[in-house]
Amino acid sequence: MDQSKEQRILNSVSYNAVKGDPESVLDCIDKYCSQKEWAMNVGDEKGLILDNVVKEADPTTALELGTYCGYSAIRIARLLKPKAHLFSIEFNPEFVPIAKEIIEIAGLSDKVTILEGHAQDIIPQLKSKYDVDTLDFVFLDHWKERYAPDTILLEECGLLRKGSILLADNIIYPGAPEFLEYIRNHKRFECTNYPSHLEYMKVEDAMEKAVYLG
Ligand SMILES: CCCNc1ncnc2c1ncn2[C@@H]1O[C@H](/C=C/CNC(=O)c2cc(-c3ccc(F)cc3)cc(O)c2O)[C@H](C)[C@H]1O
Ligand SMILES: [Mg+2]
Repeated sequence: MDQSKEQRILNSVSYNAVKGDPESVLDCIDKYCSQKEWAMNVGDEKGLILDNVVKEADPTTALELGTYCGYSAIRIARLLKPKAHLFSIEFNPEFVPIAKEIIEIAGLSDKVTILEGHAQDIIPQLKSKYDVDTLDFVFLDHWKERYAPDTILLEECGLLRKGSILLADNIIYPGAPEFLEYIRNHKRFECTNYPSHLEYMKVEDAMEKAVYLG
């Protein structure tokens, strides 16, 4: 059985990246996906926006919806202060071991816990099973039509506090119209749009930041 694209990305990282160096892992993935095979990592351009919002949030507890290969988990975790932690939810069993290995190569396994399953099933367990109080930062990058329902679920589960920062990828392409409609019309969110480009392409895209006002 020939390898998947995600396995080829792991091979490239395993062969080319410097062990324990997150930047070299990110550079390796960006190089591979811009030169060899496109993949839906947030990428280097939108990655800078992600970096800046994570620095602004300076989270103790962060959540990511949609681990995929672990690229954005590495971007986030490399910026976390000591004792801070990132939970990343991924439901495709094929991607979980690949992401774990890539995060291990980056030397960030202690900062990231990948939770395998559907976000809508795991979010309600975060407090009881994973000892989460509230979330300081949430990165949404899973199925786009799940952004809105899972944001509502986060609020309903009491996981958002005054000042919690949400950041959503792909506002323009593939787009998340229901989420945008919901978050911009919901009085308890303060929204900011960050125009950018689709990863590794000249196509317009954008990210949306939403600060929960409590
Ligand atoms: C129902 C379960 C929901 N709950 C879930 N619970 C847990 N994990 C979930 C859930 N739903 C999905 N996931 C996981 O998250 C990941 C999915 C990510 C999805 N991302 C896109 O579709 C996208 C497309 C393009 C794109 C742009 C241009 C193109 F031409 C083509 C594609 C670009 C982008 O930046 C994109 O992020 C991962 C693959 C998938 O297993
Ligand atoms: Mg994305």
